Amino acid sequence: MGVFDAIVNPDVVRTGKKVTRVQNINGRSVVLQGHPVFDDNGQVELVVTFVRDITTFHRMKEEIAAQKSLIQQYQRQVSSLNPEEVFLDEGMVAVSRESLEMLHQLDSIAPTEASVLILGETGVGKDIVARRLHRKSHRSTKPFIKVDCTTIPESLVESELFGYESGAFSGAKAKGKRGLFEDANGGTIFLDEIGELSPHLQSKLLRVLQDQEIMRVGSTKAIPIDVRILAATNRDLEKSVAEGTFRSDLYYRLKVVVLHVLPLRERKDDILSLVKVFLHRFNAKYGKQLRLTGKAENALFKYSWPGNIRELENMIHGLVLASKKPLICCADLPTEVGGDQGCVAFSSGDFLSEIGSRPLKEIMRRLERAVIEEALTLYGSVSKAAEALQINRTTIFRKTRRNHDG
Ligand SMILES: Nc1ncnc2c1ncn2[C@@H]1O[C@H](COP(=O)(O)OP(=O)(O)OP(=O)(O)O)[C@@H](O)[C@H]1O
Repeated sequence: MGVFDAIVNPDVVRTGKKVTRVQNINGRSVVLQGHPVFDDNGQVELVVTFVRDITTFHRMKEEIAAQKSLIQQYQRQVSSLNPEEVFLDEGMVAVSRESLEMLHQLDSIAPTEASVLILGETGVGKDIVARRLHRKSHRSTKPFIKVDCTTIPESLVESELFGYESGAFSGAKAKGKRGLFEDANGGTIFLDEIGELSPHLQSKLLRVLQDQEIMRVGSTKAIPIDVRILAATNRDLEKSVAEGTFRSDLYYRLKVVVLHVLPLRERKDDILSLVKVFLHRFNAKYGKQLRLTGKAENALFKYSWPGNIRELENMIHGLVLASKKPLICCADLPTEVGGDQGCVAFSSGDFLSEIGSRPLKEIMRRLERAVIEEALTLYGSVSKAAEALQINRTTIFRKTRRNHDG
């Protein structure tokens, strides 16, 4: 078979314990395991060494891991080609089971008159959901008015929402002005960032909801209005109610129906379809034909997208604008998305073209991390990977920036 350069006997004699070593001989992996045999005085008298050829076992393990990752990749590709894929009129993508469930709920409440409170982190698509609620309602031919409660200055919100009479305040138009509620009459008003509304406006809004009428600033005449209210926030309104910054009566009026729009990291099966849609959109806009490598797609799939769909859309926009070549690979992605995700193909020969031009030190850091990640996958635990790579567990945690309990 060849020459053994890893010997276990001296260590077995010295420690009196079983010693295991892995060694490569002529391209084959061999495990040497030395067992002590003791004499009557408890001294090591003999060492029995077992030699096991684990090459085939290793190869099979590697092959299974490669096949597994290929299958996952294909599954993702197939699901993004699924004929059930929904490209809705609003340009809304809903492919994952979670999104389809939300869509089902959305479409069933849209034709009702219920107020809807849309909850979700920033950039998840609350605006797009509100527009669909309106479009699928009986009010779809009437106006849809969006009010961003954070962009109108506090002093103007009231007159913007409810309008004003002539001479209501200095700077007011002589003829007075209709407010947004009047503009939306017969249709839908969408109050975005409702959690930011001042206590004064919260009570005014509550009155509108209860009485179905508004009063312009500077007037005592009530104007009946018929609007459906949709509201959205990325705040925890329940907490705001508990803290006393949001009126509980208004909260309960608004949350007749609550729609939770999940963050992208909780509906990952939407990611690649969204990527496809955005690539198509920006390619068309800039007359380009950019594509992503499979590994780059993998990195996008793995990333947690704290800024949700807006972050993904802006990133693809930036890539299409900046890229001078038709194929986008991991190296082109922002570091937080692709760079630190072990997005390195060190075994497939295209490592350098994948990682692009970078300082050797950084390349080595990424390579090292990728090797450790691969070992973790291959051996299934930090301890086993540490043993195989002959480094200690702390080094693994440090180099992969994992938690000690992870
Ligand atoms: N399901 C989706 N399919 C395709 N594009 C989407 C989808 N959801 C959101 N987007 C796009 O993502 C971007 C952000 O969406 P949107 O403005 O609706 O988020 P939001 O939750 O209202 O954000 P914010 O909390 O900051 O107001 C928009 O450009 C929107 O078109």
